Order: sequence, then structure tokens, then C-alpha cells
Amino acid sequence: MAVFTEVSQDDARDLAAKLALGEVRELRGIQGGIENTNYFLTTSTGEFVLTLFERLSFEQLPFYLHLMKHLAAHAIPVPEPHATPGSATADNPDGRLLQTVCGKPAAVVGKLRGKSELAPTAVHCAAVGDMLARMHLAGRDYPHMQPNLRGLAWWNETVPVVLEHTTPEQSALLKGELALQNHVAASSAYAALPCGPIHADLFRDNVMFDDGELTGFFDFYFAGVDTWLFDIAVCLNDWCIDLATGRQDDARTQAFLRAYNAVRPLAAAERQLLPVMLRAGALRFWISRLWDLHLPREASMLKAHDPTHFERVLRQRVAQAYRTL
Ligand SMILES: Nc1ncnc2c1ncn2[C@@H]1O[C@H](COP(=O)(O)OP(=O)(O)OP(=O)(O)O)[C@@H](O)[C@H]1O
Ligand SMILES: N[C@@H](CCO)C(=O)O
Repeated sequence: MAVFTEVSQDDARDLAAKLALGEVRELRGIQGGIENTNYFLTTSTGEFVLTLFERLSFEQLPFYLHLMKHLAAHAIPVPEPHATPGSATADNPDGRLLQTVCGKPAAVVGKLRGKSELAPTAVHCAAVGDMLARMHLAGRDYPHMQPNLRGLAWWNETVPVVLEHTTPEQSALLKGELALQNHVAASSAYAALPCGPIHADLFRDNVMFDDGELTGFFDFYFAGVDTWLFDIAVCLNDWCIDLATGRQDDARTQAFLRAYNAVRPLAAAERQLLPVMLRAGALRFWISRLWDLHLPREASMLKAHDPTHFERVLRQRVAQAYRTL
């Protein structure tokens, strides 16, 4: 269960008072998630999610919290972070969104309606594609900058660490794909890709649906400024594949891309680089899953995600790229 840090009723009462959320009715640890400590917090004024950040620092967090606030203000359905009343200033019109609970950085955001759709149809994929394009456009005037902290620099740092735990065939694939991504990142086509704040982890378990309606994107804590195409690739690799084999599902892929394109048409460089970006998206999560499995955090009592899933997805994407050459 994803409660690395126990929050007491007293802590919750103090926080609710500080944020003017009313009287605490219930505080319940959330099962699921592998990064942060999450609680559902019910008060006399509503339902919220309290997150204690286990890895991100006080310096890194304002980027994510202000991004959520910005997107919510642009009608993108995301959980809205709550500010300490009266903390808004001319320099910081959103107010103080970051709190401290049990010595850790923490935030309280609105609870979204619904549940994740783990077996999506083409209709769900179209809804995600449409909203992702809207989110990218809404982020264009977001004034803060923080790179994708799980981008190419992190892959270059982390691959040598995980290679100790992989077979010779896996090591060859990891090294070859990393070399390819470094080469692509230095190309003029890559430099032409449009960039902005991206979610970077928009898997099925980070989107809510209620009765068929998309009610929100959440878990923005891997967001960063990167290419919009990387966000698209991450989605296609999770929403639009056959989960058993890692193979692309053409109907769902087309539905996603058509809906995205209807809001924001893909640029020529994006069409050109989509196959290699799908490989980048698979590589990113293969690396992080290897890292989470073989270098677990001390407090982790969690079931790590299976890295071989993304090895399969990557091998499928490599084979697919050759087919389209
Ligand atoms: N704003 C929200 N509204 C409703 N439910 C939420 C919200 N935020 C989190 N949850 C619930 O809490 C669970 C865990 O949250 P989350 O996915 O953010 O975990 P995490 O450990 O921070 O991240 P990760 O998915 O990267 O492991 C979600 O699956 C969801 O059920
Ligand atoms: N979405 C990630 C988990 C961390 O957000 C994965 O499936 O590996």
C-alpha cells in the first residue's frame, strides 16, 4: 500500500484548519501508487486527496502544483490544489500550494469523480487523445520551466546502473536504444518538435472516467517541459496496445491520434518521429521499472511494476519501425 508516511488525525486536523477545509470526517490511506503517500481526506466541506511527496523536493514541487492550477483555470479537468488562504501575492497569484506534513512536502488537491478505465475501448482512447491535445494547448502560456526529470539525461545516468541486473541480450537492447535516442535528440527533426509542459506518465491509472465521461487527468508529479510527441507516445504505449503481447492495437491507436489531431494537428516532424518516439516511451518505462525493481527504496513494501512488459512493448515498437521503413 502506498502509505510510506503515517499521517495522524491531529496532523490532518491541523492541515484542514490551515487550509480552511472545515472539520475532518475521515482520513483514509490509499492503496495503490508507488511514488508517494496518498490519503483520501473527507471534511465538512468536501472530499480531497492529501499527498506527501516521498521523492520530490520543496524546490521541485511548485512547478507541478502551479501547473495543475494553471490547467484547471484553462478548463482542463485536473485536481485543483488548495492554497493557504490569504497567501496570494502579486508575484504568486495562486498562493501557497505547498504544505509541510510530517516534515515532508505535501499538497491537498480536489478528489476527482469516477475510476480508472483499465480496459479502454477506442471511445476512451479518443477522449484521452482529445483532452491531451487540449492540455498541451492550455500549457502554452504556462510561465514556469522545469525539464522532464525522467528524460534523456536520466536515462543516460540510469542505464549503466540497471545493466548490472540484465541479461546480455537485454543489455544490448538497452544500450542500442539509448544510443539511438541520443542520436535522434541531436537531429534537426527533433529540434523542430513542439514542446511545452507534458504529463509524461498519462497511463490508464492516471485518468478518471465516470459513466463514460472523462473526469480528469491526475498524478502530474512526473510532468515537465518536453516534446508534446513524447506525451503522445507514452499514451499510445499504454492505452492503445494489447497488454498481453505489447502489440499495437490499430483501432485504438487511430482513434487516439484522430482525436488528438482534430484539436491540434501533428506537425511534419512529429509524424516523422512518432515511430522512434514510441521506442523512447517504451525505453523510459523499461528503465524506470528495472530501477524500481532492482534498487528499491528502503521503505518500499510495494509490488514493483513488471519491467519485462516494457521490454516486450519496446521489442514490438522496434519490429514495427523496421516494418514501416
Ligand atoms: N485527485 C484524485 N482524485 C481521486 N483519486 C485520486 C486522486 N489522486 C490519487 N487518487 C487515487 O490514489 C491512487 C494513487 O495515486 P497516484 O497514482 O497519484 O499514486 P502515486 O504513488 O503518487 O503515483 P504512481 O501512479 O506514479 O505510482 C490512484 O490510483 C487513485 O485511485
Ligand atoms: N506509470 C509508471 C509508474 C510510475 O508512475 C509505470 O507504469 O511504470
